[in-house]
Amino acid sequence: MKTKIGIMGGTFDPIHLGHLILAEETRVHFNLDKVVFIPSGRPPHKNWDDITEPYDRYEMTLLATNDNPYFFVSTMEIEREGLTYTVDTIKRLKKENKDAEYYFITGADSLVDIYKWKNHEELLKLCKFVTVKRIGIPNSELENLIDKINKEHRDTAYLLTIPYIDISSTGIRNRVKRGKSIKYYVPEEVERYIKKKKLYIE
Ligand SMILES: Nc1ncnc2c1ncn2[C@@H]1O[C@H](COP(=O)(O)OP(=O)(O)OP(=O)(O)O)[C@@H](O)[C@H]1O
Ligand SMILES: O=C(O)c1ccc[n+]([C@@H]2O[C@H](COP(=O)([O-])O)[C@@H](O)[C@H]2O)c1
Repeated sequence: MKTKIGIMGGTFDPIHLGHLILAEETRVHFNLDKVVFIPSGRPPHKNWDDITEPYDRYEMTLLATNDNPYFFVSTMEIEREGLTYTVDTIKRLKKENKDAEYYFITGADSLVDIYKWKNHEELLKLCKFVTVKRIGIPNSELENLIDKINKEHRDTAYLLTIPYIDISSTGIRNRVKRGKSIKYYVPEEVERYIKKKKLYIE
């Protein structure tokens, strides 16, 4: 049987319970052998100046995933020169492990832009996409998109139903800025790290 590997890509600024629940639910549902969290280096679609240092995002991701034996964290993208594209990441992973099957895990807000991603046609052939609903993306838009992808690339996109978690990194950064508690939004170790490094205060 092929090894099945989940890839949880994200800015993780900071990582929060929404990411962790999404990754764990996907692992269990698809019986994945492991999930690799890949903090993005220089994402093409975000303003780099507004994003926390890669090392801090990586450290928080490590702290958050430490207690799950199926979760791993890769520095692959934060070590890469230039802009970081998912297609390059998946191609490299496939080179390292030719026989594995890759499941890229995303929220609907990421998947809706998939046709703007670098070499998306090639990417959609290289791995499967698992997505969940997120606020702001109408169900019909998401379902149509998944149908379209699956018409073009058979059995590539899956819509997973999980409890809806209205937590975002933006919301957490804003809460810290306003002096509000982020207890239970992020793992305790991540909360401590944010306090220690005085992140998101401005
Ligand atoms: N609460 C959530 N439920 C489901 N998916 C989520 C949730 N939060 C983030 N994701 C998904 O996880 C991936 C990585 O997200 P990212 O690191 O950008 O976090 P974010 O909370 O969306 O950040 P930001 O608010 O800064 O845009 C994306 O595919 C995103 O859609
Ligand atoms: O490869 C691309 O062109 C591309 C464009 C937008 C987003 N991505 C990836 O999608 C993942 C989620 O992005 P984000 O902004 O929600 O953190 C993350 O791994 C990004 O590198 C990738």
